[in-house]
Amino acid sequence: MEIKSVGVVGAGQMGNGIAHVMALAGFDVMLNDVSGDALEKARAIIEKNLDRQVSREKISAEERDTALARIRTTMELPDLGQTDLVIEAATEREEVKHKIFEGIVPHLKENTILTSNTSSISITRLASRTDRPEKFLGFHFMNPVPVMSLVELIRGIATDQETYEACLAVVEKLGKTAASAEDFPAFIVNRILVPMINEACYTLLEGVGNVRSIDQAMKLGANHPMGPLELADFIGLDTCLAIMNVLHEGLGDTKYRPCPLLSKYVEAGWLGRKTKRGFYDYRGDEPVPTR
Ligand SMILES: CC(=O)CC(=O)SCCNC(=O)CCNC(=O)[C@H](O)C(C)(C)COP(=O)(O)OP(=O)(O)OC[C@H]1O[C@@H](n2cnc3c(N)ncnc32)[C@H](O)[C@@H]1OP(=O)(O)O
Ligand SMILES: NC(=O)C1=CN([C@@H]2O[C@H](COP(=O)(O)OP(=O)(O)OC[C@H]3O[C@@H](n4cnc5c(N)ncnc54)[C@H](OP(=O)(O)O)[C@@H]3O)[C@@H](O)[C@H]2O)C=CC1
Repeated sequence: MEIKSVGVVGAGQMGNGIAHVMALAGFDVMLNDVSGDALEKARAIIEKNLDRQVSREKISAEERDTALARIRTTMELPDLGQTDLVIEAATEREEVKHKIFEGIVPHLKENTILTSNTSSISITRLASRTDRPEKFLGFHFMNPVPVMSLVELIRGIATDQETYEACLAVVEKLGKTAASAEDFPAFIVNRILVPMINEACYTLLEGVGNVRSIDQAMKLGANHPMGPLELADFIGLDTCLAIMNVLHEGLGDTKYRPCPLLSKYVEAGWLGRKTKRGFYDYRGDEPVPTR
């Protein structure tokens, strides 16, 4: 089955990035969110990121305009029903995702493939609550989507080969590389990456280092492009905490217990860059550490 159109649910940082790369690769995109404000913001961010690609001569002005024209936005979930592939990229909360799938299933074409960009939640469990577990896959992009070349593809227990291959062809059309992961909590990248971020939070909590020294140590000492706390702010502290909870509950090992300091930041609504405050305060000209 050839995929020509894509529905994206959730217009946050991942949803706007997914819409961006899909449109640039020639897919017609229908982008959905519960908030009209989020949709407007997403379009502005996509435009800015495409402009940046034009100014760096990665794409032409004509390619930018064509891509923008391919993206339509809607607050009505049923409007995504006629697309060939749906990618759910809403908040990392299982009930939210189940509700979205329940809402969209009655409106889907028979052979539409349903996928989730979840960072950690069981694909098998999400699929089991839809009418098409065999046509359901984990389609996990990395942030920032226009820059990162990996997509994890996660088969649920019932996912069929045709669905996997159709999605693999989409990843190739995007010019990205797919890594196949088994359906266990947080898959490959986040199983390794997010416990490291959680450990950086404990390192901060225990006073082994402060925000700046921890980030600098990992950037200069391990050649990471971003320090772990800077990266946590970039991902979103709510998302990091949600991933740790899925690992802790799903694997039942105390080594995955979320750091209380991470929970405290989330409880404060200090979610990182998206709320302008997390381990750094982004409200001024330069990010300032909050500890
Ligand atoms: C949580 C999950 O489920 C899974 C995840 O995604 S985990 C997170 C995975 N991501 C990472 O680990 C990212 C780590 N950080 C990095 O790789 C780098 O810091 C970075 C690529 C984000 C920025 O790199 P940098 O060298 O500091 O910045 P900069 O030189 O300005 O940008 C590099 C390129 O990225 C682009 N870019 C940077 N941020 C961008 C954004 N938010 N959106 C789009 N493009 C962006 C720039 O335009 C530039 O493009 P060109 O090379 O084409 O000119
Ligand atoms: N951040 C990251 O680095 C990565 C995240 N992911 C995964 O991608 C998904 C999205 O994350 P991210 O973009 O960072 O999160 P954001 O918080 O930036 O965006 C989530 C968006 O989904 C919207 N939303 C919430 N409920 C619904 C709904 N019922 N229908 C439609 N839209 C809804 C939110 O709206 P509102 O704000 O109004 O609630 C918000 O605009 C998560 O599953 C996350 O785990 C995957 C890879 C990397």
